[in-house]
Amino acid sequence: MIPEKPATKMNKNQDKTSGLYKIAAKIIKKVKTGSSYKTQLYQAQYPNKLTLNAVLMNVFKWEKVIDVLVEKSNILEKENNMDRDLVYVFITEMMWSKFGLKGNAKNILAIKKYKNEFLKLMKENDLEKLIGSKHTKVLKPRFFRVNTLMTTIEEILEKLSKLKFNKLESPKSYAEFLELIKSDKFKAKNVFVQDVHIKELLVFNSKVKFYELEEYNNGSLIVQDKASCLAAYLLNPEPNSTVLDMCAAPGMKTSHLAAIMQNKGKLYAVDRCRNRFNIMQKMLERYMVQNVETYNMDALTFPYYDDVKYILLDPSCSGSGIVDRVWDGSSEQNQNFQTRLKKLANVHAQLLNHALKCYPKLERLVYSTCSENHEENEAVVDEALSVNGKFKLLDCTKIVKGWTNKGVPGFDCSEMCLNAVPSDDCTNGFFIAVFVRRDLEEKEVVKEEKNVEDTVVKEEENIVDEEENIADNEEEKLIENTKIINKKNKKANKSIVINTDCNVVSKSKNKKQKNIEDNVVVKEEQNIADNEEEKLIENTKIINKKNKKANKSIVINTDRNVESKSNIKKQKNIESTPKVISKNAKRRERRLKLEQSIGKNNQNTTKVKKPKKTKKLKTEEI
Ligand SMILES: C[S@@+](CC[C@H](N)C(=O)[O-])C[C@H]1O[C@@H](n2cnc3c(N)ncnc32)[C@H](O)[C@@H]1O
Repeated sequence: MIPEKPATKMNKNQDKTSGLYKIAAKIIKKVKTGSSYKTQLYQAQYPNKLTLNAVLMNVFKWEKVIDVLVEKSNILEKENNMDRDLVYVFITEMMWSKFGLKGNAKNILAIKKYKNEFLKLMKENDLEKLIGSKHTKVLKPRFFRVNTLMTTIEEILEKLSKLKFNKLESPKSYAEFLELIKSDKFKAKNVFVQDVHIKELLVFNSKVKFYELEEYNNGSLIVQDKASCLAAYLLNPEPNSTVLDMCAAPGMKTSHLAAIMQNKGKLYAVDRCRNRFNIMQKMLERYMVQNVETYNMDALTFPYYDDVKYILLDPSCSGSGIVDRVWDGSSEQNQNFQTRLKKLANVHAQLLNHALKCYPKLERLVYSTCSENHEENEAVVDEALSVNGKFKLLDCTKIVKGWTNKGVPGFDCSEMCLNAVPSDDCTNGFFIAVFVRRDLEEKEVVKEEKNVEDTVVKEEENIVDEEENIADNEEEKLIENTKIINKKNKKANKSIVINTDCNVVSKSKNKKQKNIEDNVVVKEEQNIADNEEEKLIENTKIINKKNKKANKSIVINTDRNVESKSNIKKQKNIESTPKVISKNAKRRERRLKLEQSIGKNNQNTTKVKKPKKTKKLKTEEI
């Protein structure tokens, strides 16, 4: 082992680097004791969040390998007084970062002495095979949902054809569809295929440069994971019916529901988180959803029961099914994670029971999560069924023809539920159960049959006719957009902060916020890990493109997350109207509270005017 030559002087950069390592180690420690990764990342006193995230992601990726290296080399005992988490960061940087472990501090030099030994251990023990998470090998195509409220499938197909996209022949069955999207044929540039179940869903490989598509930028094509689309697809509300989306923000599934309803009937979209609610309003407007009434309140106190026939319940969950999600540091065996799961499952059960009990005309309810944990899924469904005898489950996999992944075995509901498994279904991990009122059995069977028929007709059509949300994974897009907004806001001297519970929190500029803003806004340094580099380039391209096009700045205020200066007039359309709870509704609300002893509503109850059809907001305004 040849120790590297110590530098004689510490320069500014080295100080900065070791600062980065220390901050990364501090975050790892906090996350291990239950803090949220995202919160820690965005609160960290390190300006370049991308670099910090890349360093941490790398530690997470190699964690299992480092466990072995640390144990076999006995490094912690030999180098006493060295912090374990810092050692993990050092080892990751030294072994796997593009730029190596920088600096000449005593502890850094001590770690550098182990490089050869680690390389040897890696080779001897074939440690590379330990890397990655359960989702490492997942192929994730890009699903674009054609927003049929703004365009038609035919128009989009024609446009794609003009852009030299090559539509592959649609397979006859789901098995063949999966085979196709996993095949080499699907890896070619600019190929896509129409989904075998959801006709408005187009599937591209992950290389597609979606931000170059005008239709993506104007809201006609919406990035939405297939699993997420299945929720609205399975609820399948009729046009002119009354539908309640209980946990609606940021509104991906709401907009899909509106499309299925052809903008006819009534669609209540409720969410208790103010900031997500604000985003949803803008999103729904952008997607030209016109039959929606949005309410910023707790769904447990939503007062309009009478006509609701369909309910979508898609509550905040652990998100364990999301491929590529930011690591929350909670391994599934971890005590904190288990406690969190229990809490989430209780909230889910409360919402589900409320929905099944309190809506007299409810006929069909879809319960969905992007979790892979049975505690939040099958267990909640079993419990709800046991206390709501008027409802039973529909067999999801009969409706989504050819789908093989059902609920995890061991629960009464297992056979009737749908699980989306990333490695099999090429989607995020997702869970869906469809409840129907028992006395509607006959009607539902007819409806189910019609669905199956539709699929068969579509398959036939596909043979003759040659013809893909940000987060659930539209949240991804939201975060991307937030980064863009953050950057733009830097210019406009305003801030927007990402946090865990509500994803996006906006505040007008003050000193503290300015600090956070400086932290969030990302400098384009060269020292970023490969995966982040690509994202950054993508974002930069979008920003450049949009700046060129729009030539305007974004203003954020506390009440209304984002306003484009030149769009202030238009924004008046989204103004909030006064409280809409009537006396009766209030009485009903109080009664309900008493009856069910359900937590209090401390949220604003705001009914929002229906968006005007002609008004469109730009992507960066969301
Ligand atoms: C998984 S997200 C919903 C995603 C949304 N369905 C979509 O497709 O865009 C869960 C949402 O539920 C909201 N939420 C959680 N508990 C709620 C409650 N009791 N009442 C209303 N909203 C709630 C959260 O604020 C969050 O926005």
